[in-house]
Amino acid sequence: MAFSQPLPSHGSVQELAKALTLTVPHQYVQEHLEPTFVPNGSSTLPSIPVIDMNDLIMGGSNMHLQLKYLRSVCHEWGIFQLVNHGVDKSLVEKMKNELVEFFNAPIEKKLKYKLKGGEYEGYGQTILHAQGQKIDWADRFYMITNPRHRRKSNLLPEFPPLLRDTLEKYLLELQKLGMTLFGLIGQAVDIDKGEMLEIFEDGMQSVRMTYYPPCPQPELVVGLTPHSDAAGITILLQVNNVEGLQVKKDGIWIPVNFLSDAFVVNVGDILEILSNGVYNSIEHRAVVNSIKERMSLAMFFNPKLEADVGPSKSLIRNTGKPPLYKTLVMEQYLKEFFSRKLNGKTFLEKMKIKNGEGHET
Ligand SMILES: O=C(O)CCC(=O)C(=O)O
Ligand SMILES: [Fe+2]
Repeated sequence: MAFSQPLPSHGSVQELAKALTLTVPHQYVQEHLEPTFVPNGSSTLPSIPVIDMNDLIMGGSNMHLQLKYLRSVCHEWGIFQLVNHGVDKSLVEKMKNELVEFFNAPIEKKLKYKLKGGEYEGYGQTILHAQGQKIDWADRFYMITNPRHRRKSNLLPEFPPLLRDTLEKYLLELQKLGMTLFGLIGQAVDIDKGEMLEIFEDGMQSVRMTYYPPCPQPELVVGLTPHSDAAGITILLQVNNVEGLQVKKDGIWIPVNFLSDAFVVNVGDILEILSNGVYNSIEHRAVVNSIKERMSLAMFFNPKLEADVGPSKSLIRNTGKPPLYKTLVMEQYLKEFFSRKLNGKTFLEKMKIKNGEGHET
């Protein structure tokens, strides 16, 4: 059950930040923030891999090498910047502008979509699952966009027309891109194309739009708690050129510097499970700064709600390896994920088959 939020400012961090001068209220102060990696004379800042969609689509005689690279990136990093993704630049720009306008609108307009107790779709700050839980320095808007009949009638359908129209177009374009990526990602790990299609085509899709206000004490708060996404893949758009995303690689937190015109693609927990652990979901977080707000739009691509979330049947058959993760129906998987507080990769750990446990398939 989510606890109600005894906070001023309509439960909006954006409104709270406007009123603050020096110090952050204790509900937002994190107790155990891990430091960001700082390069020194003998070390440099590692940067996340770049994948060029043109190379993948026109792989030709090089295709096996391109797929091998994709596989190694999804295994070692679980995140990459995708360039030449083919999504119309003017549509992406429009999407960004509409989002900035949405978050800059007066609070009354956004409160139309306010999160209700016990629900996880709508506009608001961190959903609380425990007394004393810390609140992230951000406001979010999360909603399911596909299947269409699962859309909440008071959210996307009630958006201002320009935002709604742009978002609909953007969702369709990203859906195409998502399916192309799933095809390639499946192929690279020996999952039958038909199985990928069956699982993800017209699957459950959702978006999270986030607004991170500037913060007077940015080193005390976190914009988004460390987590891995409960998704197949996530396609992330940084909206206003302000950095803040960090990934945990080999135990250290490194910042992601978005390339202009690139999307950042994450491997989510469901793809880790589906690939039977060949791919690794990436733990990530967002930090904030004292000068400028940051905005992002994440789109999550998942299996159909009635599909099984478990190691791919064709992969198990093709490789002969035993399943390392349990299988759960997508709808149930989501319910369990959202009933918990975000906490690194702990939910994925629960899906692992431990020694002595039977294989649930
Ligand atoms: O704001 C970002 O860059 C990250 C967003 C994210 O990880 C999420 O919404 O799950
Ligand atoms: Fe995320």
